[in-house]
Amino acid sequence: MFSFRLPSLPFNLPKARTAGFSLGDRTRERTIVDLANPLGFRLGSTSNTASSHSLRKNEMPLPHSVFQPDPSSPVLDRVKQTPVPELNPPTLVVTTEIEASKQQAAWAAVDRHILPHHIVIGIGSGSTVPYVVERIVAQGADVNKHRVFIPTGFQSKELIVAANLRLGDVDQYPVIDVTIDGADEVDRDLNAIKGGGACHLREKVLAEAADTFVPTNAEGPRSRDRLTHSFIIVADYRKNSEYLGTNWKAGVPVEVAPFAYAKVLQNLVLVGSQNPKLRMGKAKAGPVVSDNGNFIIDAPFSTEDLKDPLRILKLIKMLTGVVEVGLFCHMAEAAYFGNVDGSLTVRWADGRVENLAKGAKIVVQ
Ligand SMILES: O=C[C@H](O)[C@H](O)[C@H](O)COP(=O)(O)O
Repeated sequence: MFSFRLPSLPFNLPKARTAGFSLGDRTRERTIVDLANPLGFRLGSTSNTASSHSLRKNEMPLPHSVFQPDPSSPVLDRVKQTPVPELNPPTLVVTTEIEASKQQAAWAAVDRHILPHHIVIGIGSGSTVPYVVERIVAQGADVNKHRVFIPTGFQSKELIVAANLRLGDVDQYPVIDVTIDGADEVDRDLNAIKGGGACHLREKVLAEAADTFVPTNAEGPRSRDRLTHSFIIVADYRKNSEYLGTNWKAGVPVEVAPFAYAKVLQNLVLVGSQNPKLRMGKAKAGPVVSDNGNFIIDAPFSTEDLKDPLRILKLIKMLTGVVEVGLFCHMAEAAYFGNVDGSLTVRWADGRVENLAKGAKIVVQ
């Protein structure tokens, strides 16, 4: 077990309706805005500048509009003068060998793949990812203040915010330098099953967005430098399999439009799934609902079928009502697996397998 404590907010929040964060440096301030109170915030529209006016009580903002602080507002001055203490970075206590192996994998992947010239970083989901964030924070505020971090879901968003890193979204940054993410199982060709935590739609978008330039000289990226795909998987040794479906028996996670789930269940059987099931909530009556408002089906396939995961991916993806499939085929550049003895196994997309002894120096490739 490890403990990860979110720092408590230094505010008495009941009256606050929304909080605006100015993120990204050590002098950041938090602005608390009570929308029930006319604070002199103006409604700004990106498409219609004529719509700028004071926001009155109960007045709804126009679609596609953004709030812009009125610099002349005395209230804004007052809240700006309230300094906000730094949030503490996550403190992780590793108490089991499995957690230690996750930490090893995450730290090595960060050391190798998140380099000073990388600015836009994708942060995945799952139990190994807190160690990724932990290691990124350890790179220091100086390098991180220039970066923006893109989450794959609620969990990673919380991690980014708690670590005092700048949050962005993939619609702002559709090209990401490096994405590091967990996995449920990875095969010898680096195909992965993902979505055990129902995050695979966003995870796949971030994996696909992850392209980076490899500098050919010490000065940093130039246009002639090599563009490489930089989606990196981190996990413990239990996820490292010859074929998918060896250890992960829950099936392929499939995100579906809620109204279509019953039809998709039927059609999954037609394409070879054995007893697909709608994923039900724990401590919740009803199905799991993803961060995108969709349902999740877990669709088991035989190990034989999963020897060709791309074929299964294509079959499932063609079913009407399917939003995304938790099979990531030929997307990862490398997968880092922490082993129980403290060593690391690194599998690369080109077929190389590296075995690094416990304590071995991690060298940037
Ligand atoms: O939807 C969740 C993600 O795909 C996770 O990366 C995956 O389930 C692995 O999670 P964990 O490390 O908690 O086993």
